[in-house]
Amino acid sequence: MSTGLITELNKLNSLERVAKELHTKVQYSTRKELSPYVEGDDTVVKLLNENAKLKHRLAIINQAIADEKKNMSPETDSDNTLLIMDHLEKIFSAAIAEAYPLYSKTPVIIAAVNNVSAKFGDYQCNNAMGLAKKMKEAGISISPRDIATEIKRCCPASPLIDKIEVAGAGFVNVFLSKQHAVSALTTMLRDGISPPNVPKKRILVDFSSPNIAKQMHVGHLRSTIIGESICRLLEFLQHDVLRINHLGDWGTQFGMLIAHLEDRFPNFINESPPIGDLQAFYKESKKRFDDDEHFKKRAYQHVVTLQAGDPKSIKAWQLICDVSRQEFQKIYNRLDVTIEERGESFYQSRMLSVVEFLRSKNLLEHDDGREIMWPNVNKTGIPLTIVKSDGGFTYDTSDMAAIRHRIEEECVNWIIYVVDSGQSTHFNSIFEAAQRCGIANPNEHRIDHVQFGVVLGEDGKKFKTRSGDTVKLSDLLDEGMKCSLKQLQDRGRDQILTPQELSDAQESVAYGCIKYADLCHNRISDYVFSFEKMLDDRGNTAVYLLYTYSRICSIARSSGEDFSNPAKILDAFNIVLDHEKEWKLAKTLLKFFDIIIKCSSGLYLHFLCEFCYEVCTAFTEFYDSCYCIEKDKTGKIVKVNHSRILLCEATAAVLRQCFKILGLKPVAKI
Ligand SMILES: NC(=[NH2+])NCCC[C@H](N)C(=O)O
Repeated sequence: MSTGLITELNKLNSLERVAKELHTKVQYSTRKELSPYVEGDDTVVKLLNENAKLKHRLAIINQAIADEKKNMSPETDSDNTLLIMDHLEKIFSAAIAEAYPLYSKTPVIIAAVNNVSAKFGDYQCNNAMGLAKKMKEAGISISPRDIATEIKRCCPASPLIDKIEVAGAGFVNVFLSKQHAVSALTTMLRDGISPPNVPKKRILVDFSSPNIAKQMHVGHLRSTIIGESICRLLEFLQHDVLRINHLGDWGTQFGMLIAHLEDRFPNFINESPPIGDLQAFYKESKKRFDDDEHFKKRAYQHVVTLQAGDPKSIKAWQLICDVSRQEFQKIYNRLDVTIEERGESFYQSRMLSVVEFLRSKNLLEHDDGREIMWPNVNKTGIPLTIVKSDGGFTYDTSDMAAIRHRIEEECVNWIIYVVDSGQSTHFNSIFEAAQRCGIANPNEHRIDHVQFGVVLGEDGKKFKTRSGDTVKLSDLLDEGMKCSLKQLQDRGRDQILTPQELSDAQESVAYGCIKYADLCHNRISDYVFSFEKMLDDRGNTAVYLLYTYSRICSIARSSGEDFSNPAKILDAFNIVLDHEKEWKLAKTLLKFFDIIIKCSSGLYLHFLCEFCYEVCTAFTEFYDSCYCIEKDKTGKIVKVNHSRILLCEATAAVLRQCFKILGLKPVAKI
């Protein structure tokens, strides 16, 4: 990297720090005074603009650095040998280009061989058949087998590959090199598990996002669990991730809540009102709103006073928000979720300006008193309602303001919305509209709606309590804690573990199984919520994984030697992969890096869950047939197989990294 660029980067980094401080100050002051009313405050607006400019410059420099780095490191960047799939794709792409230059653009097809028999190798390139067909169409007749042989001949040498063989009708089978696997595992044990190298992005993940004064329901739970894991995955890949809670804290429902608060607790300004049960409070005010015309009128007036920044209404609004906020935070603490609140209210001033922006571009049309915007020129789909007939804004308006803020002020190049599939029409329209008006550019910004299906009860119907109410999340988590304790007691663990160990295990199992049950299915499908299934210790469940993990930990512990620093052991012993099951476990572990890339490209976490299960199964097979510690009849240790225990430690390290991403807290004793 040129020194000029580095100096520039340092300068920008310090500017970025100043910008951040200013930004925090701005946020703090706007939160205190409330964002809608900073419009007239020149200093704040200036700071905001200055901040946006700095960030924009920083983003450009970062991109330049990333480009330069890419140019400096050759394709065979040593880090990239961690990505077996990627590496093989490059090898075969080069081979096809050399063997058949006319077909050099053919997409390479590589498949991992799923261990039916070792004789088919570990990976397979399946391009020969397709190429033969294409050539035949062009009048050239070569058999797929001959093509496969030619591809094999042209494969550049690689440290990852032991041998390549042509088999059957024209498959090219790749056998991985043991020597390479040993060195990759050794590095993992010595230096820890480092992430595969990918171009870094600034990413905003919009997740959880419950609504004030309403129950946070299982849909929000899914968004919270999936969103948190996506953040963890992207942070592991060293992206710059903003975790945002797009709280529903603004809108007409506040009118009736404030009017009701005023009636029930006239002294709320001086004396904190006892509205701990916001649900009941919400229901009461809704009933009055529906039954009493006079009350309804007052509620509407309060929407206006709130949006105009009347201090008393703001105070009431804040009191109500605080009650919900505390409830949400309790759930986040229990589930170990980190998220920054930036609710719809944050965008009030930006809604005003996005409306102006769209108007100035002539993109708003009058329709029955409303102002609407078609997401595309052909006017297909459903138009967005940008301004209601009473002049108010909608969910569409706040999302247009939010996407603009994210791209233009936060300078992100990837936005991820973790919201249920039911909102896909809304998001498609927002994404299209953002492109149409020039906010988003598909070449620069990646925008994903990470959708997910609904949670079903064991009866296959929408998840509800017996009485048909929405399930309270805190009750659900309590129930999980109860079930997991019962399971541990049934196994007699309460007799063996210390009270602290038991309570750690209880929490690990309870929250782990709830998260894992959600993450281990393809998120698009609906899933059935069942504690019984989640707590099953056979099959692909958190319980099975956690038990296997603790079994792995116990091996080193019972060897009587200290394996806490594997690097030290590696100075004296090598990893050996002679036994078929040792080799299989090693190859499974090395798939980790490819899996991480696969998960992050489509934002699917079930691949990582399936991988954990595959690791645990491969481990169990290995452990069933390979002694790690040999004892004599009296139980005295006669031999410790250091290589195998190192393999156990590598397995534990890989699982730990996966668990971290999936939000499971492993315990050494369970
Ligand atoms: N930018 C967004 N619209 N994020 C999702 C918000 C979800 C919304 N509060 C709901 O509960 O349905």
